[in-house]
Amino acid sequence: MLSQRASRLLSRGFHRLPVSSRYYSSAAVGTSFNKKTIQQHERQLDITLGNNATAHPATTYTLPYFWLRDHCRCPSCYHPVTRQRLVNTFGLDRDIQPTSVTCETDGLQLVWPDGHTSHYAYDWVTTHGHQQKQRKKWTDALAPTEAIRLWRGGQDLIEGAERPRLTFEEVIETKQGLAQWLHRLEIDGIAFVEDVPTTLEATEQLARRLCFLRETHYSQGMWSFTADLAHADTAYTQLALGAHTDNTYFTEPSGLQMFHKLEFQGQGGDSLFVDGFSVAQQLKQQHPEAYATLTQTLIPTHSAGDEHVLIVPTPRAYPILNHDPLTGDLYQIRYNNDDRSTLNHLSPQQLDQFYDALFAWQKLLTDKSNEYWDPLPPGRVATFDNWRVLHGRSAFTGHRRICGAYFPWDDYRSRARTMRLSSKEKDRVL
Ligand SMILES: C[N+](C)(C)CCCC[C@H](N)C(=O)O
Ligand SMILES: O=C(O)CCC(=O)C(=O)O
Ligand SMILES: [Fe+2]
Repeated sequence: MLSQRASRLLSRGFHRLPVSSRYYSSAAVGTSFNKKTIQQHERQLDITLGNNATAHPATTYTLPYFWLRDHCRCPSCYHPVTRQRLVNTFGLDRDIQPTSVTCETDGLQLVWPDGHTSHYAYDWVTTHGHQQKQRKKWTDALAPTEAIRLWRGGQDLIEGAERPRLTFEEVIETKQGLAQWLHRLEIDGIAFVEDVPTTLEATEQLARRLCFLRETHYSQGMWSFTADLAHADTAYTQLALGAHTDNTYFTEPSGLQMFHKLEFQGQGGDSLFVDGFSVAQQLKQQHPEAYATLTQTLIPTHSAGDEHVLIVPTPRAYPILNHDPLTGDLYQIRYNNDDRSTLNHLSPQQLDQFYDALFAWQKLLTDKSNEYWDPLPPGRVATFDNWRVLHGRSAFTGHRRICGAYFPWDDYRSRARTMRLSSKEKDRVL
């Protein structure tokens, strides 16, 4: 039996697909509406906006007066440079009503009892106004211009017309190169940069072009590792590592991870990548109960190999599949079976349910059709979304050195957004 919450999650959209058109695109800057009607009520007004010429269907937005006053965008209520609220919300009358409401050409104008005048551009109204049928305002407006592309195996990732080769020089020297790289990370969750000089310094230069780095107990900034147990973690051995995400033991796992193989004399040691969102989608379709279980079961994790390290997240445990409570979208996978702590909080029956779900997940995760193996020759740098794409490696012999870095999630996303949103567009999502 599925719990109510689980069935609700299942009946919702799988994640942020599709986002091919931003929901506000129908009301591009300066759109004029030839149909504009207003109905005033006690605590709110209804405004209907439509334009048959541009095929914008007449839509009614409900705008509560207090909310409108609280969201006044004039420079004394909202700092135009810092984009922060200046109006004192708590000094406003909770029962405030406008003394006049007028439809101007470019927006709605309200005059308040104290004479204060507020102007709300129609773009803003259509973007933020309450509709009977609510859209996913927060995430969709911020989403990349193109829907994310789920992939299965390497075939989908091979360079071609859709994914032209990205080089070190292009990414370092040009803004388009950098934008393309960030775009690919947002859309595919993984991107390769070629012709990178095989030094830690050049790799760091490349890394810092993307975003500042995340420090961890492994290093300040860049790390570089071989199979010498310099840190007490299986990454520092020659063992094979199954598909996993890193930092499952952090309250906030790193958003991105970068790998560059600098040295290798030996056999094996290829890199494995799997699109976790694609595998999650397959699991949801094939085993909805398992999907629900992995969404609900809290998994405690730790990093504790090094003498002076005992890291566990706050809260203590998270599900493997994490959904945005506002939208129901899957936004993060936290999965490293090696770093799972003792399961001591589940009843025998819950354990059975969890292990069954885990087996279904692992079966899909290790399905050949979902795996992308890359020898990652020196010069080719892989960067990937550690909240979406799982990585691993085959066992190896000989000497192998990989350098790379972790990056913070919010800051990398911020960088990607500012590369694609103009200042005007930025205002619309706030
Ligand atoms: C990348 N670097 C070699 C520095 C550390 C690897 C850590 C792998 C660890 N078990 C985890 O999931 O985080
Ligand atoms: O050695 C590798 O290729 C990857 C090891 C690993 O999973 C990591 O460093 O996070
Ligand atoms: Fe790892």
